[in-house]
Amino acid sequence: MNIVLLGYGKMGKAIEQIAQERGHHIAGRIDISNRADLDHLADDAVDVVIEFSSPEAAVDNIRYSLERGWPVVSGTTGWLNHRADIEALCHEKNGAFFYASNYSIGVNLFFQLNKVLASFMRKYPSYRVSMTEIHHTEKKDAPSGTAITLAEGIMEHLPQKTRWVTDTPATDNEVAIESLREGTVPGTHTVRYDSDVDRIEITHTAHSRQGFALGAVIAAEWLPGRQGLFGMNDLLSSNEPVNNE
Ligand SMILES: NC(=O)C1=CN([C@@H]2O[C@H](COP(=O)(O)OP(=O)(O)OC[C@H]3O[C@@H](n4cnc5c(N)ncnc54)[C@H](O)[C@@H]3O)[C@@H](O)[C@H]2O)C=CC1
Ligand SMILES: O=C(O)C1=N[C@H](C(=O)O)C[C@H](O)C1
Repeated sequence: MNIVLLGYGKMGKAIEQIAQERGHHIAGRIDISNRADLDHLADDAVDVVIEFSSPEAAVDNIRYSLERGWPVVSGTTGWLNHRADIEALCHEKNGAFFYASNYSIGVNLFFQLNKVLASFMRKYPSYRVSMTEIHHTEKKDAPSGTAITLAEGIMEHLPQKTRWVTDTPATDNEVAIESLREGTVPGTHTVRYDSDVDRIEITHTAHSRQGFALGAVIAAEWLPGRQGLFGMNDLLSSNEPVNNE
């Protein structure tokens, strides 16, 4: 496949390595410095765009790609207040748009575990739920997209929780998210339930960016030929075999 990397920072480079190992051709490495080069790529020279840029750049990047008729896999976080506009454009253009706040297979298993745990805890309101996410100091957005997805999973199963907040103490209706920025941490997410006598805690720790990058390349292999809006649940529940080695 011919892949354009839209955003060529830490994730763009990790994705490039895995995509090449899996036999794909990188048709463009686009960063803030050479963004105009996109205009010189022929429409049919691109099978899929993988977009990992910044919260400020993502909407324009995705819009541009959909307008060119290119399927887009995006992992950029911190722009989802514009998600409805992008989804409407995707439908208008009969395009293909794949989004995940986290492409790691392990995190997507963790999302399921988080929902199961929340459904168990529904009967035990004396447990107070909270979350901590830890990332490297270069991360621009807080809380992480993954933490927001976890909070949404909790709210789906604990009806008394109606919103997530970043200030503490949280009220009985809120899920508190604490964001810490430390060194080069690739991404650690902990969900905990505290009572006066004990604590139940689940944690996902990424050891590197490899899991995120592999998941994004798998999504990029899956998307071309499809039309509409997709996420990791569509990919993981698809009947087609997934080569995640
Ligand atoms: N969904 C997932 O699994 C993951 C998502 N992310 C998200 O991906 C995004 C990127 O993360 P990193 O690569 O670590 O950041 P980074 O800061 O290392 O790289 C971002 C790159 O985007 C470029 N960029 C900025 N404006 C641009 C524009 N207008 N057009 C093209 N490129 C532009 C920057 O020059 C930079 O090189 C962040 O939002 C992060 O939260 C990161 C890891 C996993
Ligand atoms: O910025 C990062 O690095 C990461 N961002 C994503 C997020 O905001 O959830 C995914 C991963 O945790 C790494």
